[in-house]
Amino acid sequence: MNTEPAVRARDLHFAFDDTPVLHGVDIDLPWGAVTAVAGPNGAGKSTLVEILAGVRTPGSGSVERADAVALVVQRPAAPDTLPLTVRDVVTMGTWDARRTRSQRRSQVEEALQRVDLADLADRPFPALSGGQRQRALLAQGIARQARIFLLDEPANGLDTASRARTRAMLAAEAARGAAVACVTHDDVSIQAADLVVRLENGRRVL
Ligand SMILES: Nc1ncnc2c1ncn2[C@@H]1O[C@H](COP(=O)(O)OP(=O)(O)OP(=O)(O)O)[C@@H](O)[C@H]1O
Repeated sequence: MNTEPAVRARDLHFAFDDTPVLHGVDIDLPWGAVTAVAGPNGAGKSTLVEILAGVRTPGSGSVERADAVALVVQRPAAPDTLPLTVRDVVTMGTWDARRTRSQRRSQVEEALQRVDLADLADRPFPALSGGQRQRALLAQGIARQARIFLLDEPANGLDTASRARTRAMLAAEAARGAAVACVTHDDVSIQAADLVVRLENGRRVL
């Protein structure tokens, strides 16, 4: 087992204009574990995860990532007219030069099965529920062979069953050795996580 963390962030500071949001946050995400990122609204959880994913640059501090990151955002925007199927969205994860067409195809089908969306593969992506979209993006990351999964779960809008499914899938990816972090407001998800990080007012309190 690799004892170096998948993601190591130190002394992260971030502000939106003049509003400070993170004040010196340290975090390690280990391989093979689900880390829940908890805390009240506005604590800075989404901002932290975006910085860990590399889609936001911290004002100061460092982030080291040992592998490719799949970021599953709160509400993937998808115009109703977007002519993309679920399979297309997952296939985008394979758009690098290193794979043959048949490798691509089998990786996409495997990823769809791992998130339990094989039956919906030909549906238009915008027709999916929030939880299904989340799983489609997770499958895109699986197809991309990302080993680090960062999820920003919405505070509301996902039902209990949908949360439970996502939770089971994240646990399965962690059991395969991936590093997983999930922003969550859900007590069941927090209790089910291997590790819990808690932010309050931009500082780690746990
Ligand atoms: N684009 C933005 N411009 C200005 N301020 C922002 C922006 N996005 C977030 N903020 C502010 O930064 C702070 C942290 O926001 P963030 O979304 O990281 O918190 P959070 O813990 O994820 O909250 P929630 O649980 O409600 O999703 C909040 O005070 C928020 O209002």
